[in-house]
Amino acid sequence: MTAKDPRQQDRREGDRSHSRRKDDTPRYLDPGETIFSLWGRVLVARYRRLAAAATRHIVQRPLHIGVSARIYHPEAGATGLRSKNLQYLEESIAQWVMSRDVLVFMIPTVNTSGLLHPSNIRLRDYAKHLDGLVLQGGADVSPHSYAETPTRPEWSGDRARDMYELELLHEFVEAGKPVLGICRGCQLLNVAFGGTLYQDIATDVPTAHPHVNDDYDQHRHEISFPPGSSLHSMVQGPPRALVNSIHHQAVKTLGKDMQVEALSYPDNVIEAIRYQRAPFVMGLQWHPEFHRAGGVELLDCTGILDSFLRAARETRF
Ligand SMILES: NCCCC(=O)O
Repeated sequence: MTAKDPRQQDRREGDRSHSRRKDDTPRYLDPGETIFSLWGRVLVARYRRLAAAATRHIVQRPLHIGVSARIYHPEAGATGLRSKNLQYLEESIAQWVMSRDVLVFMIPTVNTSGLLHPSNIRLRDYAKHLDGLVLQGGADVSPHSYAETPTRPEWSGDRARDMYELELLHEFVEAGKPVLGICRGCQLLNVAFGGTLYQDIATDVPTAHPHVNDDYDQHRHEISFPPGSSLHSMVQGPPRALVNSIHHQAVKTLGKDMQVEALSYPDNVIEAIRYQRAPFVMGLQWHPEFHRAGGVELLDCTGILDSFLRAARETRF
C-alpha cells in the first residue's frame, strides 16, 4: 500500500475528526461557531417553542360560549327561594351548544353599585373573555324598548332583561364576536338595531296562522328561505322546512342593516334575520335547541350552530 492509498487517507481524516478539539468545544459544534451565533440560535429556538405553545393553546382550547340568563323576578308574596331574583338556563340550550364540544357559561346580570356585593366586573369583561354569545328565549321584549307602549298590560314584557341583554349584545358586537339570538333573542336583535315588533301576532296580523298554542314546543309550522338566504346554505336541504313555534311577538319593521333569512310559510311572518355588518349576528324565531340533531322531521339546525362556532373560533386570531 502506498502513502497515496485513498483508504489510508480516509482513515487519517477520520482520526482527525474524532480527536478532541484544542479549545475543548464539543465536536458536534461547527468549528466556525462563536458565542454570539450560539446565543442567537438558542434565543430563536426558545422563541419558536413559546410561539408553538401559544398557538397550540389558542387552537386547542375549547370555545367558551356565553348564554344570556333567563330572569325570574319574584312576585309579591313569594317566599323562600322564590322571593329572590333567579337567573337560569333552560337545560336544552346549554346541551345543544355543548353538543359541539364547547364550554357554556351563563352570563349573570352585573351590579357595579350593589349594596351587598359591589363589583368592578362589567358585561364588557364577559364579552372580552368569551368567544360568542347566545341570547336565550323567554319573556316578551318590552314595547318600551322600541318606543311603544304596551297595548295590553300582559304584553308589557321584561324591560329589566331587555336592558341587560341589549348591553350584552352591544358589548359582543363591539368586540367583533358572533351572536345567535333565539326566539326572544331574535326579536331583541331586531330592536337593538332600531327595528320594531308586533306586540301580538294574532291581533296585529289577522291573516297569520297561530304561532303559539298550548302545545308549547310541539307546535310547528313551515318556514321558507328567501333567495340568497345564508341560513339556507347553512342548513342545506329543501327550500321549505318544519320548525317549532312558541312566540306571540314577531319582527315588524326590520332594524338597520338587517336582512330577512327565513319567513313562516304560508303567512310570511319574519322567522330569521341577520345583521349584515358583522361576520355572524343572527336571530332565529324558533328554538333550534328543541330540534333533534340529525332528525328528519324538524329542521336539523346543527349547520347553523357550526357556522356560529366557526365564526367564534375565527375571532380568536
Ligand atoms: N316568548 C317565547 C316563549 C318560549 C320560551 O322561550 O320559553
